[in-house]
Amino acid sequence: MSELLKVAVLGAKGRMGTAAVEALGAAADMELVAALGRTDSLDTLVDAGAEVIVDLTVPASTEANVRFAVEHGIHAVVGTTGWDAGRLAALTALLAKHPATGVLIAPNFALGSVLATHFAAQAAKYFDSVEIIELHHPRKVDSPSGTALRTAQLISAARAGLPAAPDATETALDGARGASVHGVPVHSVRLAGLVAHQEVLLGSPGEQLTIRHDSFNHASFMPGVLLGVRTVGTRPGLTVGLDGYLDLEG
Ligand SMILES: NC(=O)C1=CN([C@@H]2O[C@H](COP(=O)(O)OP(=O)(O)OC[C@H]3O[C@@H](n4cnc5c(N)ncnc54)[C@H](OP(=O)(O)O)[C@@H]3O)[C@@H](O)[C@H]2O)C=CC1
Ligand SMILES: O=C(O)C1=N[C@H](C(=O)O)C[C@H](O)C1
Repeated sequence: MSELLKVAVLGAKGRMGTAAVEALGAAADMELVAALGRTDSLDTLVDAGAEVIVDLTVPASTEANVRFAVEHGIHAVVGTTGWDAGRLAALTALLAKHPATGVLIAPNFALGSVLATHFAAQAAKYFDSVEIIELHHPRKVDSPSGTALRTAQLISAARAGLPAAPDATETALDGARGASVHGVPVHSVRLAGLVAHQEVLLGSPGEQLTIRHDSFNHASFMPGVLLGVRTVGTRPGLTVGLDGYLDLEG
């Protein structure tokens, strides 16, 4: 029998962590060797012989967690939000000193969401206007969502060199036009009963394309978590977006 992949979950008692502990524990090719909460020492990861961590914590702790993993030669699959350009640059520099170690920063593990973002970026250059509406449960601490930030970034790159979207607004209440993320308006809704949802609205005279994805529960994220854990050790360096592990052009 081949060796099981030793995996640890950080943020194990959270909404995502609870689902990940269950999914990883049920995977026949993996062994869950540690499930850490806020007060547990990261040294547990080394003691348990973890080969891959799955970070599902909070923006305030994820950078230190990943740094610890990389410095100990442990691969990291990261779902936690908060990875801005500065953090990614620092992580890239750290990984250059640990060239055998892989890190996946995945703004969204749901395969449908990854595809929706990819399709939106493909479509964006064919429309005059693009705006993003992301809708989440009201316990979410960050806004806009990591998925919306990533989607806006990819849309903006795809529209480089094109005219700005038409917008005659002269006066607006703060927030009425959303947040401008790389020039793309992003509107955040927090509503009881929701889980994780996003719409990208693309408009041109006489037509509209809406690309919408819905996660109805946390099971939606688990196939992506498992794919990340199985792949990260074969992809040294930094990968941003689960699309980096998919064959989307084929
Ligand atoms: N990439 C993706 O597909 C998805 C990403 N997310 C993101 O994942 C993150 C977690 O989301 P969610 O599960 O909903 O949040 P929760 O608040 O439910 O869970 C976060 C957990 O992390 C724990 N925690 C805080 N600090 C640490 C630490 N230093 N070490 C270990 N654990 C810690 C918290 O413990 P305590 O309760 O004691 O504070 C809590 O149990 C968010 O950034 C969210 O945006 C969410 C869903 C999907
Ligand atoms: O906090 C959440 O719930 C989610 N967070 C991620 C994000 O900010 O994009 C992924 C998903 O939207 C759920």
